[in-house]
Amino acid sequence: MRGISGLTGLLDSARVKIPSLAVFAVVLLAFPSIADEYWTDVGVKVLLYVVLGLGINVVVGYAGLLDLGYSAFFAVGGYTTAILVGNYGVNWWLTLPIAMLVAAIGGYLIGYPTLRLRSDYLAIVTLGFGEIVRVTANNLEFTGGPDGVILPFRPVLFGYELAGTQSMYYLVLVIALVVGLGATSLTRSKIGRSWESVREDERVAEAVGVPSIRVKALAYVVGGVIAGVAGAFFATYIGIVSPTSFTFLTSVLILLVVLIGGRGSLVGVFLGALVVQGTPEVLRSIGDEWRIFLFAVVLIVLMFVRPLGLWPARTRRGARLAQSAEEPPLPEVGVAPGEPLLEVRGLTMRFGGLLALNDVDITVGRGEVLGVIGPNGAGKTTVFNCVTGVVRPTAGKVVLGGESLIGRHPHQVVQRGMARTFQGARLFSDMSVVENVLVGMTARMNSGVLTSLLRLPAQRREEQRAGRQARYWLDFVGLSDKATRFARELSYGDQRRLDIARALASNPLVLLLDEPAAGMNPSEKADLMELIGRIRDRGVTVVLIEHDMAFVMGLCERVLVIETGAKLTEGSPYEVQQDPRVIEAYLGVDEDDEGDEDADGDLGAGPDDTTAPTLTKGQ
Ligand SMILES: Nc1ncnc2c1ncn2[C@@H]1O[C@H](COP(=O)(O)OP(=O)(O)OP(=O)(O)O)[C@@H](O)[C@H]1O
Repeated sequence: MRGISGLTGLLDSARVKIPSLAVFAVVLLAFPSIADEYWTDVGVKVLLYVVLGLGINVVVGYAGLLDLGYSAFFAVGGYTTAILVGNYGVNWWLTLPIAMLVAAIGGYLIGYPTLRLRSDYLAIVTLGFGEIVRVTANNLEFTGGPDGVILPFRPVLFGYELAGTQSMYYLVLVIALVVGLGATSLTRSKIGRSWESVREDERVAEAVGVPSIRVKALAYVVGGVIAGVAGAFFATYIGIVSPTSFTFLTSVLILLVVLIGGRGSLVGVFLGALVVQGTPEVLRSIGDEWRIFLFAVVLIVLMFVRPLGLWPARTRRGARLAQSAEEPPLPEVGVAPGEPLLEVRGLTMRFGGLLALNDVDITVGRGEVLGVIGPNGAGKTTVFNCVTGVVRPTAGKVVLGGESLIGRHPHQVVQRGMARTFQGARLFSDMSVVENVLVGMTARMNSGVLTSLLRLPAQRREEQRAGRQARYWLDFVGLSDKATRFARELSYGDQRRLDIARALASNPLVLLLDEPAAGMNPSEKADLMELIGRIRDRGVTVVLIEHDMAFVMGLCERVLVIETGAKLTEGSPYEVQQDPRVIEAYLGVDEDDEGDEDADGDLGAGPDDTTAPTLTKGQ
């Protein structure tokens, strides 16, 4: 099976890719001339499953939303066309956009209320939705009950009725091509990256600027539209739609297209459809008793030997590193250097009975580097979470550049100029380094669905600019040479740098770093200090939580100490280190005893106390 991976890599090179695509195209075009009526009919069904596979690939493959009721959208498209043509005599071509629209609305209706659910609950809800649609169609009069709706005539194109298997084959081939191109355009744009980021880690995606709920709803809508198209063609081809065509088994078969073919891969979708629709036909000669059993065996064997699918998404993904870099200018803000840029007043956060923050005030001047220190569990990360909208504080104000951030979603906070990193880099590990950075730019990109789908010049220009800026940030943190690697392949130090580059990619006014040096060795820490210095020199205001006092001393002009949810003190690093309350807070002893208690004197007693000086050293 290693052969297939080798083949995948080989086919990625243009020298092999173009001729193989040409051969593939010729086979597809010539198929009805080579095959008889029966196999052409199988070809039509394979192509319909390619279309359905492309749709569910968006929902499950890219956005990572497990959908066990996808046949519902297929049914909605089929029934819409059948009812309009069969019951009202509407022109078939007119029914196509209506079927797409109705399926899109279905996608939105199922999607929006359920998008806050975790994937296992989501699977149950979608399964229920699939059954509701089928049972409803089975019981309503205007859907024809169990008998379904008959389409009395076929679509007519240039005076030619598309009734035969051959003409339908070519029609569905064109649709599969158009849907495939559309899906490719979307998945290679900001939208596709957003889907993938949500699949990788929804909370982090939201926190780096991706409007996660909207992005997920969009996946359902796009998936719905594609299934609607497939449904409309299916209804026309078969000439009748009835509930038996849209069972749970249909949803499972469509899902298998992606699971067998490979998640997030277009070639995989084609191969998956070929296996799912083609294998039972190939096995027909052995008789019905064994056919389905053997089909199941084939599927199990395939899943066993190729758990990621026959043709999983390419190993070196999408965006290449741009040739040149472009430095983005710092966003405009009506705050002069040194003046308060971020103001936090009376910040209070209660988690049930726990008072995690109690009336905390913080002022950060523009261009400043502020250190936030405090013992474990003091509430430092909770400050970041409240300020960035990850949690809504119980009380208090957060104002950035004169604008209140309270009640804003994390992605809206990013849009307004505040970015953050996480304790322990939380990257999109199955995306490439450059794609991680590009996701960080989502909040500053304007292209919508239609411009991305049609790849309009404005969208292409924006993508190119984003690519150049991504290169700038990768150069900035020293990761350009690793741009096309998967994020998970990076060393720990590089992952932290990438986390910072992704945050910087939103071009923030304020950057919040949560324990950036944790787990780093001394030389990595020195490099990181130099990097944060350069970030400050660019004019970005930095607030960092850190346990390592040497690190804080070397970087911060001011240090704020939090203890048990309240501000203990603030001042220069030197003042703070001398403060007996700080020493007591950390060590639980008097200042005089401090040397006996902690030989290396790292204030934080954090996970990384390897390099810090004593409390009074280093001034
Ligand atoms: N979502 C939450 N639900 C309940 N309690 C929480 C939540 N987030 C934080 N806490 C609690 O709030 C307190 C402050 O936690 P926080 O993570 O802010 O501390 P910290 O100062 O960042 O600590 P560390 O240095 O260990 O990261 C802790 O007692 C923690 O258990």
